[in-house]
Amino acid sequence: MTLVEIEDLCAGYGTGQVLFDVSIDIEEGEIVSLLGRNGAGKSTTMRCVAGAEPPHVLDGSIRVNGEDITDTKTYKRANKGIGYVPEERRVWPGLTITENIRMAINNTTDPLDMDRVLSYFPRLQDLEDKAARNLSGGEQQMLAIARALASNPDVMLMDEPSEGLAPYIVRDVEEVITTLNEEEGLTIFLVEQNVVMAMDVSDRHYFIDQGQIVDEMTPSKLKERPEVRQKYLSV
Ligand SMILES: Nc1ncnc2c1ncn2[C@@H]1O[C@H](COP(=O)(O)OP(=O)(O)OP(=O)(O)O)[C@@H](O)[C@H]1O
Repeated sequence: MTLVEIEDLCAGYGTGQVLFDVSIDIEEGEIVSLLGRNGAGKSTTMRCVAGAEPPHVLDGSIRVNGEDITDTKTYKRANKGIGYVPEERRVWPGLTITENIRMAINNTTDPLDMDRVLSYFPRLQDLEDKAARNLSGGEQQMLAIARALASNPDVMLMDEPSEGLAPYIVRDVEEVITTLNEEEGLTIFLVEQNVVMAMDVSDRHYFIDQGQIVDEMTPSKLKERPEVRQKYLSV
């Protein structure tokens, strides 16, 4: 079943258009990444689905679980099966790990319970009572993922989860992504600059350039196509 259907999406900010007829399909259980250079429109695409700081949708539609959510209010999207891990993580700095997760649990109609969420994050279990502001970048990223998981989403949107993290922590993030996909059956839509990481975890990639989807392929195809990496990713 197609879980997320972005169809001919045109969107922008103010008077400027950033996305031009973007179409992306994500099947249930897939990990799909959206790759492209700086400013190509990756985060804008994701924000349209998350409803976060929403860009203006000019045309096209977004369906999740068959339901059109293009105009659904941001605060209602968690109850439509959408979990969002924003680029800046945005954990509540003055709240503890448990309190951050509890906020998500209290704000959704069918959440996961605390123990189940924390079972995927052993490092957070040891730090449960620590304020989020005192966590390392990697721990905050894990907390942002845990908080999104708590709302029991069908699809988790992750905007550059590897950004600013040391390579050994990126490996932990990769492992969490893969485990949640395998054990919770979570569908994942990933925006990444780290192509190696995206190739490690994804089933499929879409490429965006100047607001348009220009290609779509599997990681094994991408391995054989260095010119694609060169053209759209500058690696
Ligand atoms: N809030 C905003 N207001 C106005 N323009 C914006 C805003 N956010 C992004 N843009 C513009 O939209 C275009 C696409 O930006 P977007 O953040 O979607 O790209 P991206 O592919 O995610 O790049 P990056 O990896 O640098 O975040 C850019 O030209 C950017 O300057």
